[in-house]
Amino acid sequence: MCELNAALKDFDLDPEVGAVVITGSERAFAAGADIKEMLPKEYSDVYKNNFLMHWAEMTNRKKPIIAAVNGYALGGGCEVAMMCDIIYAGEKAKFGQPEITIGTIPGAGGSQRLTKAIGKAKAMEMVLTGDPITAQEAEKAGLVARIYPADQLVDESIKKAERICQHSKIIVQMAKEAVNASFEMPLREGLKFESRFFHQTFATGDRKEGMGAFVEKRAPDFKDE
Ligand SMILES: CCCCCCC[C@H](O)CC(=O)SCCNC(=O)CCNC(=O)[C@H](O)C(C)(C)COP(=O)([O-])OP(=O)([O-])OC[C@H]1O[C@@H](n2cnc3c(N)ncnc32)[C@H](O)[C@@H]1OP(=O)([O-])[O-]
Repeated sequence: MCELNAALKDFDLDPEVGAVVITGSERAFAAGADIKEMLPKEYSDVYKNNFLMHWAEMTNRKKPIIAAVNGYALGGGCEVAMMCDIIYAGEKAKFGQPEITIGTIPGAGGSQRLTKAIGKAKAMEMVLTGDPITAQEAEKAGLVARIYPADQLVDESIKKAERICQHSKIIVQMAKEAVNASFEMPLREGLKFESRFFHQTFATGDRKEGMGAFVEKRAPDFKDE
């Protein structure tokens, strides 16, 4: 997670990068926190040292991050996928919060982001039983945006990322921040936040270029400013 966070930070600063796709292997996206590492730890260690809190660093990134999930996304693996902005799944992917089966509970958003993503009934069932759901169930519940054959998942996710990259980077970042604000704010505040961002797009050259290109029936040439 330290290496991933360092890479994501670099990509955020790299003007050549418009969006990021992260993936695992066909067998697993990630099986969660290392149970063998956690086994000997005491409360005082994990509390004093903010154990694993650095995982959430990736939610501070401005550029869109897509999770391409094949195989297992369990515990912290499911939570990392949910820290991303879009989840695409391979048809055999499995999403679960099995922490209850090892005597603990989700610690990186499994009880919070999951509930916001799929609602209380399904989130509660997953967190209390520890049983995973399939990619098809995850798509139906709204956790996953789209399902692809396992061997095409990464290529298709990159195509979606490239589609995002055709737009102005600065406007894409505003759009991401606006959607994410809906997770944090009551509706009235969220709408105010959105309208402020909408007005702010009028301070960019790319807004003028985008609308101008439409009117002149040509492709826009965004300058990311
Ligand atoms: C602010 C706080 C932030 C907190 C952040 C995170 C908190 C998070 O919510 C807590 C967790 O993630 S709790 C975790 C929640 N996650 C879970 O509970 C998932 C636990 N894992 C499983 O249920 C199964 O291993 C799978 C279904 C993934 C694969 O089944 P399969 O295909 O039959 O394969 P297999 O034979 O079973 O495994 C192969 C090898 O991998 C090993 N290994 C696997 N996962 C490991 C792990 N997490 N750890 C260590 N090792 C793990 C396994 O021991 C074995 O090693 P061996 O040396 O060869 O014996």
